[in-house]
Amino acid sequence: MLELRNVHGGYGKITILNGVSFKIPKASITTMIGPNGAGKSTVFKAIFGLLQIHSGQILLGDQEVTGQTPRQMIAHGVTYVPQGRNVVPQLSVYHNLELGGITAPNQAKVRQRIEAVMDQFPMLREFRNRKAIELSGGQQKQLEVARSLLLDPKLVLMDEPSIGLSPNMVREVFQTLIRLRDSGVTILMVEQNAKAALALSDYGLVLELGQTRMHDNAKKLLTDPRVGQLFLGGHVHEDVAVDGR
Ligand SMILES: Nc1ncnc2c1ncn2[C@@H]1O[C@H](COP(=O)(O)OP(=O)(O)OP(=O)(O)O)[C@@H](O)[C@H]1O
Repeated sequence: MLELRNVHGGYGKITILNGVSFKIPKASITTMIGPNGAGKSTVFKAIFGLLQIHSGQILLGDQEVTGQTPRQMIAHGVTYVPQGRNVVPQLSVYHNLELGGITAPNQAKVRQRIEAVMDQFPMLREFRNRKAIELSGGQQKQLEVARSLLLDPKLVLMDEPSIGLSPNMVREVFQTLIRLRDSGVTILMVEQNAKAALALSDYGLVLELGQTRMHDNAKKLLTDPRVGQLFLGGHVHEDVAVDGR
């Protein structure tokens, strides 16, 4: 579904990604972990067309999409849910959902998708006329996730979906991701809540100093002592490039 081949890139003259390579299959959840500043969010920006790629390739299926614009990526079925709160606080839940489909040529279809998405998230139907700011943090995150589904994406890039949420809300957001994966969507996420995220993921990626250092089954990474070492501030010295399911 998504492949990065030795991607190098950065902001202006600053290089942040120094060789990122991985391949993730359709209908899977992959969690990307690594120390602060490793370049995890930058990987998302590279995929979504928000970063200058110096070399390497990004492929969606068989199609090369390196350097395409966010609009083109959306047209390919990719959505990006950035870190933080990204709902429009004074607009209603319904209006926020409509914004997710604003680029679609067929607005009648968008309205149908809103109904379908509200079926998936009954809370949103219940609060459809409330201002987004009146929702709890977890509900706002669910609204964002729901909005990202308006264009029926194939690949969702999700940066820290659980940040600032209570444990119950984290569970709800994670359940949502599992449901999405089970409906055929491919998810790549970054999570500080690494253990819980790896536990629900199919694959895990470790990024360090802008390079992929490990890529393996999520369960294997969870029990790998080097991953523990990394979270304690150590460094991974060996590359592991096993890709299985
Ligand atoms: N717009 C920008 N311009 C210049 N440098 C940037 C920009 N955004 C991020 N960086 C730098 O890129 C590096 C990687 O940042 P990035 O946000 O990708 O890391 P991260 O692994 O997601 O970190 P965290 O876990 O702290 O969110 C950092 O050194 C950061 O300062």
